[in-house]
Amino acid sequence: MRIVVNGLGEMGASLALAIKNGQENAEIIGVDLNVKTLQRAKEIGLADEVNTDLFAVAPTADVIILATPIHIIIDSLHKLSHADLKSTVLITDTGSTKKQVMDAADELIKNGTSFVGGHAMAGTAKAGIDALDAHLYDSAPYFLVSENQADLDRLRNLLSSLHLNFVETTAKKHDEMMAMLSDLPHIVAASLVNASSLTLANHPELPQYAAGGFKDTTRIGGADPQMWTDILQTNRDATLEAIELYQQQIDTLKQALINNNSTEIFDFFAASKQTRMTMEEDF
Ligand SMILES: NC(=O)C1=CN([C@@H]2O[C@H](COP(=O)(O)OP(=O)(O)OC[C@H]3O[C@@H](n4cnc5c(N)ncnc54)[C@H](O)[C@@H]3O)[C@@H](O)[C@H]2O)C=CC1
Ligand SMILES: O=C(O)C(=O)Cc1ccc(O)cc1
Repeated sequence: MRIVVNGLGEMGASLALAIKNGQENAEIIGVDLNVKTLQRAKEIGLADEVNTDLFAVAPTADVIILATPIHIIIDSLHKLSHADLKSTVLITDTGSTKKQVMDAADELIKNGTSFVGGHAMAGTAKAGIDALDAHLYDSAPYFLVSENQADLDRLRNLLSSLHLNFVETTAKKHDEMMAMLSDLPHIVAASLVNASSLTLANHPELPQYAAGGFKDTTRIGGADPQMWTDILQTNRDATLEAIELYQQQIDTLKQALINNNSTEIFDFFAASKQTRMTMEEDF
């Protein structure tokens, strides 16, 4: 089975390796713009073949996995709808947002090509092939978006050795949940880091004294700026709603503090404590 993976960064390379380890007949054709990445993929035996041009290898593919930044996934989907592909090819992606990706796949799907949107809730703040981890996807929630049950089953089957926790959903539901679960936390972490810069300038020793609170809350403040620009711009409406909800919380606490109202300050944290405790059962 010829599996073309476009984008051998953290998500694409890790997925390719996990599939290769789990499927004897998987032949990985690695595609990336970065020639050094392709050299590395050959060196470590991840890719059986490499190419810098997706459209040179797409016609021979049984499976195509699009694992580049989202705006490139969208562009590739438009171009693939005019490419000469095997009629049985299965195309999927790893993009963090799904509505714009599914819209871009519309023409391809209408032409009869199998496309299933995919997204794993796995990953780190690292990027590139050096962040490769064969176990990155182990037991992760994995969203699948398609209206075609046979296509969904084909992707589940391809990824069966990864022991993923599959969740079939719609692009809209997915993106609404991601705005709160992934986009807003990255905005909050980056805001906290940015807000600390003046204090950091006045007290350069500040980070030495950080306890868990600052470290835990800012961990994802080191995420890839280009990737997060891409994610937020392809999930604008839901992310703006999430920011609005967050701003309301900040305003509530700010007003309670201006009023020096102990009950309101207490209630703010008590509500959070209660909700966080119920969430912990599902973490
Ligand atoms: N890093 C994370 O935590 C997660 C990322 N994702 C999604 O997965 C996708 C990939 O993310 P990462 O692997 O983290 O990014 P990455 O930056 O580690 O890898 C992206 C790779 O795509 C290559 N690339 C860029 N433009 C290209 C083009 N035009 N043609 C071919 N290759 C190209 C880059 O050279 C790089 O090797 C993104 O769409 C992201 O939203 C999904 C879940 C988690
Ligand atoms: O490191 C974390 O906590 C993350 O949130 C990683 C992550 C980043 C992007 C995704 O689309 C999914 C997961």
